[in-house]
Amino acid sequence: MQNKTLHFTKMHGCGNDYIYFNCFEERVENPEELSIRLSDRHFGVGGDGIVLICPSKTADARMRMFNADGSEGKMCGNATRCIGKYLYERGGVRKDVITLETLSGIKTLRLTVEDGVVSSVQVDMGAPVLEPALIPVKLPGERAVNATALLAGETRTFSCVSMGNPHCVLFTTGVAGLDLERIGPGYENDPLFPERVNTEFVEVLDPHTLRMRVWERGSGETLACGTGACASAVAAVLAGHCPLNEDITLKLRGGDLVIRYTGETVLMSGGATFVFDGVVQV
Ligand SMILES: N[C@@H](CCC[C@H](N)C(=O)O)C(=O)O
Repeated sequence: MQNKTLHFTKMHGCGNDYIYFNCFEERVENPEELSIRLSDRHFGVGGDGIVLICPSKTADARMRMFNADGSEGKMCGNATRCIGKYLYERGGVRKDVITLETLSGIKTLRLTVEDGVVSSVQVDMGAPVLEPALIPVKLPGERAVNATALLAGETRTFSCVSMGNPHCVLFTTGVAGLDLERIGPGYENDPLFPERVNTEFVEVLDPHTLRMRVWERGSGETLACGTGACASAVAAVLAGHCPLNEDITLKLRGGDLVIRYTGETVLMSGGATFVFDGVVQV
């Protein structure tokens, strides 16, 4: 402990909760260690990780996000929407189109504002990356869509998509009953994925509705994952389960997201919520 205090804001997007620091005003040192300590739901603030909202030379702000195990994620869909709300309502960025620099490029956020309150945010998440070497996944070919390989101890069929971070999508039934605490680590740490992986278990309810649960790299099961919802929608379109360029509702444990894969880019729409503000000693 350095005997210094930091102000934070807890926010969530569909129950995917992070501890946000306004780095226009606060200086956060050693975010990896801080994320491990504060994410702890018994001895810390409690959350899926921490997010830093930083100044940017090329956009309205820059995001850095850290998982609960201290690893840095290159992209976080739910955090982008929360940052849009934070910047508009508290950061003095009174624009309904906001740009956000991330480790996977600049994202454009379109805000729906009612009486000064941001009710939803649509994020242009960019094009999905399907080339195995770039995801990265150790599989041959130009794409790993409906690939069959040994994964988590069994031969399985799955699709791999990067939305700036790596995802492995499996279509299955009975998603609500899966024991992710038991099976999740086997996917996350499978040697097919040199940088580990986020894994989505997806049930097709109808051509416009998917139920999804996620085991996140570095944080375990979370109630929602924005990039995971995008990766699942892309995989569903490519597998012929859902139509191209139409809204698909992703039913997550913490709420719904609406995803549209246009064929070029992926649009993600959903809410963002303030939970509480606090001060921590570091
Ligand atoms: N919950 C996030 C993704 C967070 C990062 C991920 N665990 C990774 O390490 O890639 C989202 O909403 O996208």
